[in-house]
Amino acid sequence: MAEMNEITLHQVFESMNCGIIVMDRAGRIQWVNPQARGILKPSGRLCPGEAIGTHLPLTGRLVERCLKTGEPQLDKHLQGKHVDIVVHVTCMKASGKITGAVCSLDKIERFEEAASQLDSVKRLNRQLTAIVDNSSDGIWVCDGNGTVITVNKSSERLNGVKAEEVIGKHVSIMEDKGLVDHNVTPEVIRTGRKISALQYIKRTGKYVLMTATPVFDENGDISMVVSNGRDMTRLNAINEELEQIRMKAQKLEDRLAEIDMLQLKDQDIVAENDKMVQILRVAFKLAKMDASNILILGESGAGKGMLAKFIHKNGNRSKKAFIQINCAALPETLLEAELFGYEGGAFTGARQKGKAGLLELAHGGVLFLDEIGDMPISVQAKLLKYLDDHMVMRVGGTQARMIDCLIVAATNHDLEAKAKEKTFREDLYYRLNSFIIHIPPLRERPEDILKLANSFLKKYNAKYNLDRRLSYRTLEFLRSHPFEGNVRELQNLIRRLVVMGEPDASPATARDDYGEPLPAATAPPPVQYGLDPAQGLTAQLEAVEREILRRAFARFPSTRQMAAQLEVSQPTIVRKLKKYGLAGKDT
Ligand SMILES: Nc1ncnc2c1ncn2[C@@H]1O[C@H](COP(=O)(O)OP(=O)(O)OP(=O)(O)O)[C@@H](O)[C@H]1O
Repeated sequence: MAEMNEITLHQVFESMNCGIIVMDRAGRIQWVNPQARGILKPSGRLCPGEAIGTHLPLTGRLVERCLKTGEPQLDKHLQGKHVDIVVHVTCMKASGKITGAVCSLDKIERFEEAASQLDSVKRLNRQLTAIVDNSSDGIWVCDGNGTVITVNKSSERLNGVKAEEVIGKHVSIMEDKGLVDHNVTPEVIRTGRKISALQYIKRTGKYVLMTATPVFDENGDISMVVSNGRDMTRLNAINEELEQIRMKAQKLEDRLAEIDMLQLKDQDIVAENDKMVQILRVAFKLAKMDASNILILGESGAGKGMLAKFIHKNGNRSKKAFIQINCAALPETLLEAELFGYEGGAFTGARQKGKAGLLELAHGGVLFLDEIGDMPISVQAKLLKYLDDHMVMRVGGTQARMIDCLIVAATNHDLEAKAKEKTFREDLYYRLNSFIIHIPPLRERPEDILKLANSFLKKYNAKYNLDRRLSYRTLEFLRSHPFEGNVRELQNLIRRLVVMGEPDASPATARDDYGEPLPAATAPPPVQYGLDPAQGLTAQLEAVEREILRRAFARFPSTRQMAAQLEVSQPTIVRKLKKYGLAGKDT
């Protein structure tokens, strides 16, 4: 205290950072500190000694007002010719009376500098507030003790709280109020680690993924915990929407497949049976995928070759070759030479120039290996090598060539059983069975029989330039008897019926074309004229006429032939067929 008493007012004023001028009751300068002299120097005023007892025009009016009213004049900007300052003028009082004034002043630049710093801080603050407030994620900021400092708008929405409810309170208030099932901030403060957890917000029923991150100060202490909350409810909804879109896309894909299938109807393949339709669908997809090593299984004549052609036709190799070889038809060495080709002089009887193998010829296209179950083991080994590296070396050759062809194989053997009993290479079997298609025999798909019969009828009528129809008897036979043969037998039967005409080519005489002879065709059922004595003559006559027409309709392939048989004109036949609902035949 004693030391303090020794400090004079002089010393205080002279050490101050701003200019100080003391005036008496009349506003005359009594004392000036060096800083005030420095600030006002450019104006040429306040030279040491000169100024005392004079008025300072620049501050004159402010000093006058202050002395008159006793009101302090603060933060006044005064601009002279040579100086630009900010001034505060306050009164000195003694016993309640104004005794003089003190004027503190500073250069405007110092204020401007501070103000501009303040401006940029304010701008930064505004930007940060805008970022935090406009973030779609919820943001909570707590201090190092867990006291809530900031809560943004999204967080208010997510948590169903108002910022003022929680700011200044400890973050545990959320748990205490039962608003959230658990809070990670205290744990972050305890462990100093970033923590993420799924939170259930009871008030809003939302699931929020919270990530709380510690912010450390220069001493390594946690100064803040910034928690980011993402609304998973929305993400879940988006996921569900995505799932629905996926399902829609799947439906569209299925629809496209349906359209593709409709296009298939234009192709020569018959598939009424559900399994067969499914098989075509799969084959179609495989073709579009350019899938190789497809194995088609099925009894002889079930349609394996036809399916292989279908795959070729519907794939992107359709413009390239489709080459077929029956592996059971050639002896071992010949088959090898056929498949892989040979160089000139490779063996006795070999062509001078050598020959390209079927694999080479099928480059870019499809090679169909029919009856692969009968392929000799040595050739199987070579085929396996090709499937592994796609390189083909001609017999007797020294240079392998890269060949790209899609392999489709078929067999009526149980290849798996053959692999087990070592009559077929197991490794080749596994290489070939990437995609297996099993075609059921025709007897297991009776829905296809009549459709196939009609399709073959059309084909052979066109081929032999005939106009045959299947008789009622044949149709009835095919409809009502199990057909033991496969598609090839049915095809042969229809060809025979078309070529030979009926009745000689009836199914009953077609036994050569079947594995087993066909049972005798059933006789057409006795005519039921539907005579009803209770009806009038016209109705009864019409019943008889309808039955005659129905039989003729089943028997003759064209209305012209019906007309000739029944000895009426063709238009009459057409008209009557329409009348009795039998229309549909050519006119
Ligand atoms: N679904 C079908 N639609 C139309 N024609 C078919 C159908 N299935 C088979 N065919 C025809 O039947 C005949 C026999 O079929 P394919 O030669 O494909 O049988 P496969 O199973 O390969 O016989 P194999 O084992 O004796 O070689 C062919 O003329 C084929 O075009």
